[in-house]
Amino acid sequence: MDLVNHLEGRLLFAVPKSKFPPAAMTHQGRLQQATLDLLSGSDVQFRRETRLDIALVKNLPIALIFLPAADIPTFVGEGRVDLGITGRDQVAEHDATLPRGETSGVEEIMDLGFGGCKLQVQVPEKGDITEAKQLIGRNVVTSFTALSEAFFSKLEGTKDGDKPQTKLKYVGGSVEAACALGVADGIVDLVESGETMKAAGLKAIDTVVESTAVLVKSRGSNSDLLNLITSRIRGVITAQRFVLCQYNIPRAQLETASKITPGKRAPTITALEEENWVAVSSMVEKKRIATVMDELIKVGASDILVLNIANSRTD
Ligand SMILES: Nc1ncnc2c1ncn2[C@@H]1O[C@H](COP(=O)(O)OP(=O)(O)OP(=O)(O)O)[C@@H](O)[C@H]1O
Ligand SMILES: O=P(O)(O)OC[C@H]1O[C@H](OP(=O)(O)OP(=O)(O)O)[C@H](O)[C@@H]1O
Ligand SMILES: [Mg+2]
Repeated sequence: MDLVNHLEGRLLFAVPKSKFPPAAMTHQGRLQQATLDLLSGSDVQFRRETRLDIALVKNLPIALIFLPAADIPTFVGEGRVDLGITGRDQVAEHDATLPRGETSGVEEIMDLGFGGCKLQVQVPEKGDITEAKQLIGRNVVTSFTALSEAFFSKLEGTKDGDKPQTKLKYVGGSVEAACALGVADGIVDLVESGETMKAAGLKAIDTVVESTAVLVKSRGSNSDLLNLITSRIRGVITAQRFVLCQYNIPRAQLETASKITPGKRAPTITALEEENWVAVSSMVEKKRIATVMDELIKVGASDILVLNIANSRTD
């Protein structure tokens, strides 16, 4: 089947594609895997034929286009695809390449919470460089040349539009090898756990940007289907971020407890058979739940239950 001829009338959605085959994925393809989980939670059903970068969605007029994360802002920005998922760092890099005054064609719809990392300036651990300033005029290797250029221009105080003295060279991957190979005095590369940096004998001395994965749309793209898919994705992301916290509390303590669990809009309060007691149910951010439970106990709550949310629609 010639898939390209079946794209007509479909919403085009760019999904990050891993350089590695699924069998080789350990921590590789993290953006692709998290995106596929998100699509499955949003009931976007498709089958991707091996080696094909286009997949037609069976139950919605959508086509998924698998593209490298770094290329997605270009396709979205030029309006070739309507929606996309990529790193905020990639969007920032794309925007930094635009001529001054030109508005980006890429519009962020929402933060997706996964793919967290920092783009950092790194130098050999054992060397004498401890500040980014010491790299001025020297060789720096990166996959993010536009963001690095902006970073060093600012550091050097160069006039608007002028190139920095720092010599920036582009490489597409394995950036961390550049110092050991003598190609660079420093690099600008992504750090998450810091393992790659440590293994390469490097240390971070500054941060260019922090990033997480984002859902983006082409400026001007708008349709009921785009809003529907956005709302489904938001529901899944909210469900992943929150848990439902239920507890019983004496009515006299309700006001204090409600401050601890204000919920997304407001907590749900139900009367209990036992006089002067109420049951409260409220959404709480997962990362805060342990502290919230500690505080609830302190103000007299009992029977605290925490439930996972399979899906949600709160907007
Ligand atoms: N180690 C990491 N931890 C978290 N997020 C990362 C990490 N490396 C990259 N990212 C995020 O993923 C985006 C894409 O990175 P990259 O192009 O390396 O794809 P990937 O998801 O790592 O897939 P692969 O390397 O398998 O092709 C980056 O721009 C960044 O936003
Ligand atoms: O701090 P860490 O947890 O070690 O993660 C950082 C590493 O992850 C990314 O590379 P990736 O493994 O995706 O390989 P790639 O450069 O081939 O994309 C990134 O470019 C760093 O090298
Ligand atoms: Mg990678």
